[in-house]
Amino acid sequence: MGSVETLEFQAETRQLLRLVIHSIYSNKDIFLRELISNASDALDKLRLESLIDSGLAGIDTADLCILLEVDDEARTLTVRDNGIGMTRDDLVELIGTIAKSGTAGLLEKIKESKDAATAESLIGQFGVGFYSAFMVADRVTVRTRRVGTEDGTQWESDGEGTYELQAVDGLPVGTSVTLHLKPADSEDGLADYLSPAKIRQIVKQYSDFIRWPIRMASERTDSAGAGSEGTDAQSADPQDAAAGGVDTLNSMKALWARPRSEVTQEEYDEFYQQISHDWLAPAATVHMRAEGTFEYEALLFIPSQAPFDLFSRESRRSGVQLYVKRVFIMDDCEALMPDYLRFVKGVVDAHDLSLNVSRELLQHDRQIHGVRRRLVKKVLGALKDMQSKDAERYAKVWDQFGRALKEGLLEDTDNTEALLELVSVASTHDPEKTTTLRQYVERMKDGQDTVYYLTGETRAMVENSPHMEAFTAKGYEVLILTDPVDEVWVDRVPAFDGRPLQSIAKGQVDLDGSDAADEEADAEKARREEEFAALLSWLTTTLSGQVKEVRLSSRLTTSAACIVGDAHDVTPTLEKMYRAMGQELPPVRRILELNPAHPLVTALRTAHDAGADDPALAETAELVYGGALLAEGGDLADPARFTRLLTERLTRAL
Ligand SMILES: Nc1ncnc2c1ncn2[C@@H]1O[C@H](COP(=O)(O)OP(=O)(O)OP(=O)(O)O)[C@@H](O)[C@H]1O
Repeated sequence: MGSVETLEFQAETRQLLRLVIHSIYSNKDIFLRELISNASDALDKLRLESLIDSGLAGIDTADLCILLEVDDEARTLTVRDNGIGMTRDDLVELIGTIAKSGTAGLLEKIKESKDAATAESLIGQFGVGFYSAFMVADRVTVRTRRVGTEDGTQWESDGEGTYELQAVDGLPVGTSVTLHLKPADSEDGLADYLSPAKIRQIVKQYSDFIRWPIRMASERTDSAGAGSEGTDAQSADPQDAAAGGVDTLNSMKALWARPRSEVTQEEYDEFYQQISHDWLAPAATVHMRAEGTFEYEALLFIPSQAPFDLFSRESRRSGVQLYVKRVFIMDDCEALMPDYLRFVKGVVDAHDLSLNVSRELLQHDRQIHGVRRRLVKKVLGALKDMQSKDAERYAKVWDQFGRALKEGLLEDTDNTEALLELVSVASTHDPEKTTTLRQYVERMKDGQDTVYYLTGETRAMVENSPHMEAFTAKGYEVLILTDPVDEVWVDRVPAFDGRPLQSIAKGQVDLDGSDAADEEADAEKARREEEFAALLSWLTTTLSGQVKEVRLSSRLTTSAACIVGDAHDVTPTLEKMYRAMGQELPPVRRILELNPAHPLVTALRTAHDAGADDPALAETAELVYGGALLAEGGDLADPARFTRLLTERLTRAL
């Protein structure tokens, strides 16, 4: 053995370890699932290397397996694999540090969480992986040798601040993780992890579908003695009988390859939990088999809860694994799922691909494009299905993944219609419940052919916006869009089911229609236009620095004025977003609309008729414009000046 080197855990790792050791996590059993899953990944990697890398072609992969060893006297449980192994540097990099982005923020949230359940669900999202060993062990020893190297390394730690590294000779290729178990403590959820019965139960529950045999020395002492659960009928390893008392604990069935009718929902859920490390059941399952020229099976899941880093730029990863004829090829296969569906987890097993296939090749493969198109349709179909059959569940899923799906409206024009059917938004129809566009259309008034919406920062701001007045007065429903991404997709999507989408803060609105019965109204309108023409043209000139036009409004009932955009103008929220992102935009000059029935507006006209050169009149114009800007949540260019003008007016009026 070489000399001992002591290293410190990275600060974030230390924090995570402290949380894992000293808190809360009630389901301690999952440590074994995590270690077995790491071992299984290591076996996958070795097999793949042996198949594609001639340098390792001689490696014997005939008996890749995971071995669980119990030592009652030493009170240790060891998870051993003969997989790819790690070098010393791998150990430092992979076990000593956490590379996930957003870790610091999440740790902060966990620390601040008020109750154990919240903290637990946050940790659950995080996936504690290897560190979960410290939930059940007060010391962990890893011994490992990377395939193709001669040097073995031992890593040891009590999970506190540091770990020790030491070179070790004569290790076999692969990794063993030895847990020096804490005493069993049922109050703390610590079972007796030396008990073969307990180990079998955990493996069956969490790791049954692992594709490699998970073996344990049989505890059969005589033909019918204690531990006869060792005769588990599920045992699938033919070597069992001959191996002199070694049992295979898992069934190793590739779930996706079995016919749907033979798989229970429970099996699907467990499989999902294994591949995702989630502890909740998935919200939906898609299992399909494609036959014909390009055969594949796919088993996909829509989770119930979004991962904490769903919107983190750095950790955008697809959740789909690619297999070729049962051989694991890669995680995060982005060629199989578009970015906006990155939350979908699962497995695609393609029969006719080369094991050597690279990400590059996949990105350009025509057949893979076809698979992806089909999978997207299936996933969107599953969501639609959930929406119609289980609205409550769908609402939760939309709450978690709606924002990601809305990204699809920008990225995936092939599926615009399907995505629009899924959109759920707030509306003036119901203060609590959201609506779909389909439901909106079904409620549209006779003669209404447009879907009206208004974007803004909050529901209250949108509801109280002056633009809403005529719509409220006339009983038209308006969609309330407050998610920043809404600003973007509504611009890209011209219509839903043939009905144009229109912002009530843009362009002209004509809620009165133009039927013959309204001829009178039209005449009235023309008369007003005439009456106000001089005022409007004077205002347009006076406010030309701020607006491009001043006109009469048909959308106001109680406010004096509001600001609207032209049909293709950038909205103020979007303008703010662009500027916040550092993008230069030419100043957007919008349109000031006046309510001709409002006393302020009529008084303004009278004053203007009496003499347009009174400087006080220009100040009034400025105040009217500023007030309209504030009402829609906009920012004044010169708030101090606005306040001064207003104060002067108030003082004079008192
Ligand atoms: N038995 C093992 N053999 C080889 N490498 C391993 C083994 N266990 C862990 N590793 C390496 O250490 C890394 C970190 O493991 P850890 O369990 O903390 O996270 P993970 O498996 O990457 O993530 P997660 O558990 O969330 O899926 C692994 O990605 C792997 O590269």
